[in-house]
Amino acid sequence: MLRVGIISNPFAKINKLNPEYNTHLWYILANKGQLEVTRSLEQLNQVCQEFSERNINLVGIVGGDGSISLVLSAIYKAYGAERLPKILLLKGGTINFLASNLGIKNEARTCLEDTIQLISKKHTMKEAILSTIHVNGRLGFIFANGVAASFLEEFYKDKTNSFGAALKVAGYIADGIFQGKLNGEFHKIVKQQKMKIETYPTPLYNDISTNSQINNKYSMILASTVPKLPLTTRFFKKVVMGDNSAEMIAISEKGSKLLKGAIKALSGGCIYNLPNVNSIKFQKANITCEENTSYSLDGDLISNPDGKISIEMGPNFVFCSPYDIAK
Ligand SMILES: Nc1ncnc2c1ncn2[C@@H]1O[C@H](COP(=O)(O)OP(=O)(O)OP(=O)(O)O)[C@@H](O)[C@H]1O
Repeated sequence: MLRVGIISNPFAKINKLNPEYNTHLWYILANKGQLEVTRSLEQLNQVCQEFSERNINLVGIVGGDGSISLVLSAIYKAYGAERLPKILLLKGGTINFLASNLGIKNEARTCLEDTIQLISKKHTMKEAILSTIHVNGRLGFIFANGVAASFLEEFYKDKTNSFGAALKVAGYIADGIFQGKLNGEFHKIVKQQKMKIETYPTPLYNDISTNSQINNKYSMILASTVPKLPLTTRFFKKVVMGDNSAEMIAISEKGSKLLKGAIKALSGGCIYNLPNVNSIKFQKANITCEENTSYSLDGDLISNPDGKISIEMGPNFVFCSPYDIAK
């Protein structure tokens, strides 16, 4: 039997836009489960502990990608690896790339209504297993540093939505096309830095050209257990969902070549054909950076003063949906 618990992030976009949103969810849920609005990480940990003690086995998360990453980390801490609950995504953030990877289009309210209907009729929900990465102690699905972290630093100065992000990317690209003559933003954001990368079980350096082996300057490292990046179709083409491994894409390309590659990849093309791009499937990685040491996990910008990043495989989670799941 499914015992439903829902955790809502009051700071996620959907709740900020409509302070009554959780009341609507509470009405929809009625006596079919428990809804908790957590206002701090401490409360989030307490609620997950309580859910674990009450054997709640389907946890709904209301929020966006950052909320999902934090809630899954708290669930893992409270439940342990062996008896993790199933997860229901109740979409309510700005970008929602995880929901998009699973093909979930409806926002939280509709999705909860459809879920409750299925549960009431004792119908089964669709399921998909996703592996997580454990980055410096936090669970998530997409890691990015270098140019991506610099871009996010800019984006968070006036965070809007996917459209706002796309406009901003377009602005940087336009400046890049005009070789920095529009506003100089491109070169401020798009630069390389030295990084040391170790991947296990297969070293990244095995399959790259001699030229790249001595070049340990990178524009960006990406790692993911899901195929789609925000604003793209399938970007990580080697990802197999739920296979306990992640794909890393290390990009040493710079300037106009990086720009062309990014435009190609963002419009559905393949980034692997660029000479200074290397990709590998891995289960553990250590990255050391010297300059911009911040990184992004699931769209959250994380400051990391010592520059050391450890990526290990986290647990697999079963995601449920009342809709067909993209695989
Ligand atoms: N379940 C939660 N309970 C309390 N605080 C949370 C929870 N989830 C995230 N937060 C905090 O809420 C703030 C906003 O979260 P975040 O930006 O990650 O939201 P999001 O899910 O990505 O949604 P949006 O895209 O609208 O920002 C952050 O400070 C984060 O630490």
